[in-house]
Amino acid sequence: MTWLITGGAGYIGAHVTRAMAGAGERVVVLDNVTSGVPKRLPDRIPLVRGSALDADTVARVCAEHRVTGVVHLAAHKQVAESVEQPERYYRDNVGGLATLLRTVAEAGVRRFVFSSSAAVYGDPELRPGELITEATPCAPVNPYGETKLAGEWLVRAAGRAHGMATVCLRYFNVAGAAEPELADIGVFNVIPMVFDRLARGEAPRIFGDDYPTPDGTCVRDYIHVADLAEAHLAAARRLAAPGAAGDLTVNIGTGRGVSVRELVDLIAEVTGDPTPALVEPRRPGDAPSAVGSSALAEKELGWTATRPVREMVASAWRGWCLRHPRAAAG
Ligand SMILES: O=c1ccn([C@@H]2O[C@H](COP(=O)(O)OP(=O)(O)O[C@H]3O[C@H](CO)[C@@H](O)[C@H](O)[C@H]3O)[C@@H](O)[C@H]2O)c(=O)[nH]1
Repeated sequence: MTWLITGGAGYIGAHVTRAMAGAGERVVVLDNVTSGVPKRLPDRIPLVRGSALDADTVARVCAEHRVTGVVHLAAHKQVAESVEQPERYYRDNVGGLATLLRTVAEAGVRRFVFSSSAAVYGDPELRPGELITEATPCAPVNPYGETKLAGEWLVRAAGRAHGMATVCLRYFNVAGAAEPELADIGVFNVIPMVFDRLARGEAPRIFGDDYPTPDGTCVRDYIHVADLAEAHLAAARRLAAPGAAGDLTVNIGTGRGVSVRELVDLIAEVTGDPTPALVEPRRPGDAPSAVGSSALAEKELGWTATRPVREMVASAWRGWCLRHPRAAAG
């Protein structure tokens, strides 16, 4: 197999690319390098600079590299931005995906891994402590989540139409870094947001402590990006197995809930900065709790997350310090 990895120079994409290449898979990366960073990838990995949404580019890469499988990560992924620019999210995350699927099917690709999100579930009604499973109804609460759900439908339908075996991976909250230079450079999620506040000498913020959770703060399922990368490798290997057929949609999480308060305390320990957090009002749109069961991924892919949350925070901090040497010194 040769795997085309779209968005393979991005934060998650570079982890996936390195994990797959490191395990001996043949890969080629297609990335428009707007948020992707080429130097995240070793020189020996072919990187084509271009859009995964452009049919001519995709057809050319598939022919030149004899691509037989696709791991599609290139997408817009910011919830707030999706609320402001829904047309762009639908155009690229759904319309672009349709073009990509048709183009790669015409090129003979019969294996497809799609990067989906726990955002497809929205704010599900769960009993206390109940985990989100793939049987939990999908009801996204923002355009980003909608495009991921529509994307899954499209991937499964295209799979049926073209005899393409597919896997959709629903990521929970991704963080950490396998190497400091691979860390997320965006400040869009809670861990980098807390680092950023501390770096400015400001108190970390906790958005709401009156949720119906054990300590009143929101609970999430934080998954180390290196574990997530291994889930892609497991999905690719399942698809590469002889006779692979049909579609599979699985949660990729840890089954372990961590509250914002616990996370902020852990960050204080890891960074050595004990600045107490400020409790602010709830952030609109936040679900009280989102923790995923990955029992199906374990059963179907033989994959399970292994890295502890402390290692995830510590690795994110090492990446932050690499880019902010004053934080390391402090
Ligand atoms: O300074 C901060 C930043 C965040 N939070 C809270 O931390 C939790 C996690 O927030 P964040 O890191 O922004 O992630 P989510 O809102 O849970 O969404 C992430 O996880 C989803 C999957 O679970 C993905 O779909 C989204 O793209 C991704 O941003 C939430 O309860 C926030 O209210 C704070 O209390 N203080």
